[in-house]
Amino acid sequence: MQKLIQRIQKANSLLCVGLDPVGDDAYVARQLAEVVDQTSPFAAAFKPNLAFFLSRENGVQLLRETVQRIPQDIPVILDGKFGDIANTADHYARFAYDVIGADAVTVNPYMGDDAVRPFVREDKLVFVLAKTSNKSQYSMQNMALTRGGSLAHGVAQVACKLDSEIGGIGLVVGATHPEALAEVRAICPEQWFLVPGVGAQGGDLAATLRAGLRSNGSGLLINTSRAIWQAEDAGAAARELMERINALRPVTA
Ligand SMILES: O=c1ccn([C@@H]2O[C@H](COP(=O)(O)O)[C@@H](O)[C@H]2O)c(=O)[nH]1
Repeated sequence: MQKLIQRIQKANSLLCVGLDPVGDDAYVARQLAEVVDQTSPFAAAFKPNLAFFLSRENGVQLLRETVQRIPQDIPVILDGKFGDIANTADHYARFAYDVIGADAVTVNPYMGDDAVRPFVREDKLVFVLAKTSNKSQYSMQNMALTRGGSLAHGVAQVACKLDSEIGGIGLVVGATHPEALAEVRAICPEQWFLVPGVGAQGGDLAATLRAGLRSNGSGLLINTSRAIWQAEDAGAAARELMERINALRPVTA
């Protein structure tokens, strides 16, 4: 958390650069290095998506090398959407933190808090999927709870409670439904949200920031992956998005 806050202040950025590498091996190795180097000045964090690495031979090695290339002061969120019983989750946590060197992970909380707790370490951050950006999420996440509210609201409540108990918990909330983002922000006023869905998925940046920013102009990490990977100039694309975000948020001291 400290590393994230320091980086956000240093770079004056809420941009999370997603790394979802596609292409042949030679291209991917070259492009990963270029995207990391060119976007680093504008990145509050990087988010490699595990699936895009595991689908390649030597993908774990490529992921390690990519993480090692990222400047030390920029947090790395390994987007693995992990979710299993505690003793298995413990092995996923060791993989993410000790093998790969990630600072944070994404976790699917469907199996309950024992799927989340093994990822909590003093210097790590766990982003729990609460309201995802994909179209069909509503069939699960809009389900009404008997005590009122939706499943997404329930997950947000559990995540905030867990954060107040053990710390280090943030939430994943998509940019594709800002009204739902505002609802989750009302439930979790202080937590960090990782927000995918701006760029290729068409999320409305201004509406997202209005709905999700804390009053101090922070609390969101806005992720974009394909829009940077596919850009002719990744650095320029990252800078442009960072500046658009900053133009839409209150200036902080
Ligand atoms: O709700 C979610 C959770 C995770 N993702 C991931 O974020 C990126 C988005 O990529 P774009 O190219 O910017 O659309 C990708 O890795 C997803 O798996 C998400 O989109 N929504």
